[in-house]
Amino acid sequence: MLAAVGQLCSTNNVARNTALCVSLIRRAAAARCAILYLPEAADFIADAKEVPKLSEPLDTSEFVRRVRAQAKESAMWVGVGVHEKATQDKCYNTNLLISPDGEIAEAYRKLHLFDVKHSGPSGGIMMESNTTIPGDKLLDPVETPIGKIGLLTCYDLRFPEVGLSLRRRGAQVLCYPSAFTIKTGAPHWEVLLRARAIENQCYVLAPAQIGQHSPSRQTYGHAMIIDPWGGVLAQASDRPPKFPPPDEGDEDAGTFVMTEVDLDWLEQMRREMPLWEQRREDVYPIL
Ligand SMILES: O=C(O)CNC(=O)[C@H](CS)NC(=O)CCC(=O)C(=O)O
Repeated sequence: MLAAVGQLCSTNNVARNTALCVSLIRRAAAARCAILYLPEAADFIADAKEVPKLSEPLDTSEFVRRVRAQAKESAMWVGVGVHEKATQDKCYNTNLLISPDGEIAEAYRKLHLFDVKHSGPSGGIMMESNTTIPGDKLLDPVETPIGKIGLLTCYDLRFPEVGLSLRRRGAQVLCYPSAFTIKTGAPHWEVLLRARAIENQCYVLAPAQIGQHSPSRQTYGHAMIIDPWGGVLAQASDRPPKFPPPDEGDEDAGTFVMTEVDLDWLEQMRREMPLWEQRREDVYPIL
């Protein structure tokens, strides 16, 4: 079974981002992938003040409708991060897993919001909670042809507890659709992804936003797929597309990378190194 992760540079033009995601789904299906995971905020990346007017509830979002329709037409699983309207001025940061019949199998609302204050010359303030309400639950992993997928998002990657909890609930694959900053991505992105794969003995799908989204927003890219032994099996180009994107002919600006998923190998690895049987519940709490 082939799994793919997407990489693109979403802007505040939702129609453009929709066409890009639909094109990526078609191309991944043509490559015979069983699933394509698209990044966090694939519907748009915009300044905080634009977020309320661009966010939509899942059932009226044209972006979600088109992605679901293409998943169905391509008969492929699709994961994608969107802004789900919650109130007049706030949204949830939602990771959708869509089944090949176009239905939303699961919708996970990001638990940990990216509120940070970096000091120093390349510093800056990011306050996701200005626009976003955190979710309040972890979901059971979803059974798919590439294994049971546990849903998380971006900054959740820094909290090993949620990965461990999903592994305990049966996850064989962890997904982290992301939009990492360049400052944190360079030192932390790959290290954290590989650590989560190794400690949980899971495949890790890490779709990513890349490049210049607006004059004030830039992301790190480096979408990748990690195997349960910690190896980087696939990694997307680190060359960001041009900003601003051209008015036309931009549908192929996104990219994806794919790899084979081998669940027999994963289960063998877990038998040979039975971490979950060796935990010391008598000494520390078990997640
Ligand atoms: O909603 C949007 O506009 C897109 N969402 C994001 O960019 C989110 C919230 S601001 N980014 C992260 O969580 C980065 C985490 C990160 O970079 C780290 O953990 O170091």
